[in-house]
Amino acid sequence: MAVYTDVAAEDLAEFLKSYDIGELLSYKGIAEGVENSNFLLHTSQGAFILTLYEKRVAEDDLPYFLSLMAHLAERGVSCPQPARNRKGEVTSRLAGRPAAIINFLEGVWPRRPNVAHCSGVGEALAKMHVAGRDFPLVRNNPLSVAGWRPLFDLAAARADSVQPGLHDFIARELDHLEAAWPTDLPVGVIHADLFPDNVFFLGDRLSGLIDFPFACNDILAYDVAICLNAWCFEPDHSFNVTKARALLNAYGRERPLSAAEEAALPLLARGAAMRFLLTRLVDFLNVPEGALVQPKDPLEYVRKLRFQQSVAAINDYGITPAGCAA
Ligand SMILES: Nc1ncnc2c1ncn2[C@@H]1O[C@H](COP(=O)(O)OP(=O)(O)OP(=O)(O)O)[C@@H](O)[C@H]1O
Ligand SMILES: N[C@@H](CCO)C(=O)O
Repeated sequence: MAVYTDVAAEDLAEFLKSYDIGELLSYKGIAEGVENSNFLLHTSQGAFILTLYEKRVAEDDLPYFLSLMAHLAERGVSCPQPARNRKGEVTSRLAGRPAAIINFLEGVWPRRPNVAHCSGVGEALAKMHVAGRDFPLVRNNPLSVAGWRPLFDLAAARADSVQPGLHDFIARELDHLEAAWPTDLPVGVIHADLFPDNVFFLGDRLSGLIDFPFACNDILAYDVAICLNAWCFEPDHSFNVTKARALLNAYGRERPLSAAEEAALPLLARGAAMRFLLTRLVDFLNVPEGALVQPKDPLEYVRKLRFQQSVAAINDYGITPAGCAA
């Protein structure tokens, strides 16, 4: 997260009176992350996270992912739970923004994900997909293939200032993705942003998933592709096949990928790389003045996209196409 919108102590103390979570003892802005404004609160009843939802989150979508967190937790997927205010609502408004309070989840996210972490996230992702099967709400993904060109339009004129040739590189890839994007793969509830900083571990044991504001209904294997990009590259930008194999095998033990999903995975991984390349590029070119935020590097995702363009088949991710079970 980050802090785009600040909150005065008196306003926060007053706001907390509408909840039954104790009196405010202290609070601080969380600099990590890039999407929303987040604060760590300590009250007389414990630790909580206050989120003020910013640009990419529509207020109407808040019930979707706040209900989703409750739905998943009921089915054994560990994730934070929203606090209800005295009116029984999980969302309200603070400092002119939609706001929610969730409980603090123990654990730390892995700064250098290892093979065990990749296995853990593969298993958790599949369990989330299975647990989401009977989730009744629907939210289309605004950042799927139809949303990429509008994002590119926001950055196109200045793309080459970030890297010469970037404009044409993205334009060509977008043409390909729009023409080839699959429409017949299994869909369901996806997290859509399950990066290492959204997965907490205690040692090598996964303790929970956070950060659901991008959750939506989309191609399930696209979520797997997002994770391949986010978890299986090394700091020197090389792709780690051992990590990919661990992630895919662990996923497949809970929810085996079909042959069609496996065949589509390299294309989905190109799309996943494009999605994060574009949001990072737009953010990089438009840092709000005075915001406490460290924009993420768009070029990291150019490199990942180039790698995914070179992938011929799922064998390049370390598994055989017969299915994902080890
Ligand atoms: N429920 C929670 N329990 C403990 N810490 C949390 C919780 N939610 C958020 N945090 C802390 O806040 C940081 C940022 O949160 P989060 O990833 O949800 O923000 P964001 O702005 O939506 O970020 P991004 O989308 O860039 O990952 C986390 O890395 C973690 O340190
Ligand atoms: N996880 C995203 C930021 C939040 O959308 C990224 O690393 O670009």
